[in-house]
Amino acid sequence: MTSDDQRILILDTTLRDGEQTQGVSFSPDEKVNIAKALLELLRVDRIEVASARVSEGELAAVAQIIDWARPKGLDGRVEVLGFVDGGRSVDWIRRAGGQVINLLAKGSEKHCRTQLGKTPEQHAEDVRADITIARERGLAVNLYLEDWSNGYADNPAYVYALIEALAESGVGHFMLPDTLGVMTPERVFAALSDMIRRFPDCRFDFHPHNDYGLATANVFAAAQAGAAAVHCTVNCLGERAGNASLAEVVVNLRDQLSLEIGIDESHLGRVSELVQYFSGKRIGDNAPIVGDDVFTQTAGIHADGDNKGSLYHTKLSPERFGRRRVYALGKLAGKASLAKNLERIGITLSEENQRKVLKRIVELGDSKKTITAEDLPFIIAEVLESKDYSHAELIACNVSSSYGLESTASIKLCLRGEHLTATGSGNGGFDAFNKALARVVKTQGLSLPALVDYEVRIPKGGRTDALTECTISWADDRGTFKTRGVHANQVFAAIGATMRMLNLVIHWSLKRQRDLADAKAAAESAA
Ligand SMILES: CC(C)C(=O)C(=O)O
Repeated sequence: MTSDDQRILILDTTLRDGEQTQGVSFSPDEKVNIAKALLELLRVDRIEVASARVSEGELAAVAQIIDWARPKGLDGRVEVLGFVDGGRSVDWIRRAGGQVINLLAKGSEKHCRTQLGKTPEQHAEDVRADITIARERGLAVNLYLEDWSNGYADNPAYVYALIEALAESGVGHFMLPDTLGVMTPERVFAALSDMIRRFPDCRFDFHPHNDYGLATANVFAAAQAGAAAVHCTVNCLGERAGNASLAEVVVNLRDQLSLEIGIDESHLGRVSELVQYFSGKRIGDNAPIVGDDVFTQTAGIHADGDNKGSLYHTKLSPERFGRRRVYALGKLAGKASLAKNLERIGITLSEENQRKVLKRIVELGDSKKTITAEDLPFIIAEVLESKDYSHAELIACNVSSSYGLESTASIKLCLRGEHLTATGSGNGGFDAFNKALARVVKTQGLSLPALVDYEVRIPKGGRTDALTECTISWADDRGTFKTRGVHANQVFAAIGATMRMLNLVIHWSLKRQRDLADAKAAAESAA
């Protein structure tokens, strides 16, 4: 027995069911990149990558995935949904080099009679014929029983008879979809336990849908009942309300059921981002595990409890997923939230000054301002009137954005007392500004962090004369951090965020120099 026979497997169907999300269509290259991330980074056991006979582009995508997977011995993990169509799906999958067909049979008598217009016996015969063709052409066959949840509820005898008829053809792997997402965990557990008891030689997968928001809970119940594999998608993509979220499934199987699964959870966030990017579907900030805010404690009382004994920590530590815990700054922040943020950016303040800064944070929060941890030094500087964070000031700039021509920028900066000018050209006004800025800072021996994300928001209501808020994420050897800028003009909002970044970078570099000098002096006096 291999370890894959003993442990529950995960089938990710982002590239098949996920592509049935309204408005989502992956290009062949995007599919290949997602397939690589799923199999290599996350180490998902099986992936379903397409529906057969969809298009030539889809054929090319499957072929490219298989070409990449074969030398690595991963091609047996790449599966394709096929139809009962007299072998045409089988041919299509063989042309792409695929090895596994997930053949779509009808799991409810209603679908069989109403959609196909066949008797159960005729349908079983047709499926058997396609199984034979697939086998002759060297494909491994798994069988989906579409609409199984309703079929089992309405007439379980139909389901049993179909499985018996198909098992006679030597198929032992059935995939049971809750096609319309109507099941509850109790019903999944009871139905799947019954199927497993009745057909002890068969393996059963459970395929959920999230119409009632129960997809993850249903997967949980399927795992408890002894499913051989459970299906899910990255970011809960899928037909209608989607499938079960891969990230949620992983943590529940691992933490709540103590099941052994092979997924490398440290990459869940990265792969979620990749899929957001390629699908164009952003996830909510509060999506469990992968949402932006899910490791952020907002209430001051939570920060206080964590300070006194990690009272608000659970097994879901952000570090498991390559993230870190954040304490939000806003009108609900308390002394402990401020202390946690000060500790993170390495600033010490007297009690009195902490009180003043907190008062200002609450005022800003009250006026609906978003405050990031990286805004904190500027708030401190403003409240305490310190010059600690004003190393660089933009004196003047002229930015031109052009269509069909390169955009240009001329800038004049005061950098630690020195007036400097530079010009730059680039792909858009902000890019041109950055090129000019990079030139100036280079003359001062500084380098700028990489820009990794850029978000622009206007207040709801769609006014074109409204202020724009630009939040930029940067990355350097300290990790990632965000800065914000606000201006009526989007480019100047971005420039505002960039100037904040520059001031922080200079501050950190000066602090590093001071720390090194102090350490050297301490070492010399000890010697
Ligand atoms: C196409 C089938 C397998 C499906 O996704 C479902 O029934 O939910």
